[in-house]
Amino acid sequence: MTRVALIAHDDEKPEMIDLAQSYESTLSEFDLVGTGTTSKRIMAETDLTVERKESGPMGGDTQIGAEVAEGRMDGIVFLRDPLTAQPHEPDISALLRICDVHDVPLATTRTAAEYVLEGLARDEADD
Ligand SMILES: O=C(CO)COP(=O)(O)O
Repeated sequence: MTRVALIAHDDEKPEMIDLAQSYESTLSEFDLVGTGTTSKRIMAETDLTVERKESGPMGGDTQIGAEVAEGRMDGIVFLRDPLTAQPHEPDISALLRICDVHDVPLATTRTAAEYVLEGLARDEADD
């Protein structure tokens, strides 16, 4: 099953919820994982089930990065806040880097997220 991680910084959580609601039927075909608060919000505001990792500042990005390194992740939607410094910036950079290393598609904006989700859905349908 296609495994997808969903992550959003606080200012981007409304956009993530809107995305999850708009793409709920697509996302329901995926095995979903996410950072702590993002997962909790998505589960509260959709019927989706999301495996909850730690919150980002507590290591959630790192846990997801470990899955990328292990070859378990097919794609990531990471709606980052480009205007606010994050205390765990090194963890965020490490996640972006490990996705580059393993060629795992990672979308950081709404439009890119739609392309990635639609591409993953198409690949799953082809399999
Ligand atoms: O900080 C985050 C990603 O870097 C997101 O963490 P939360 O989903 O717990 O807010």
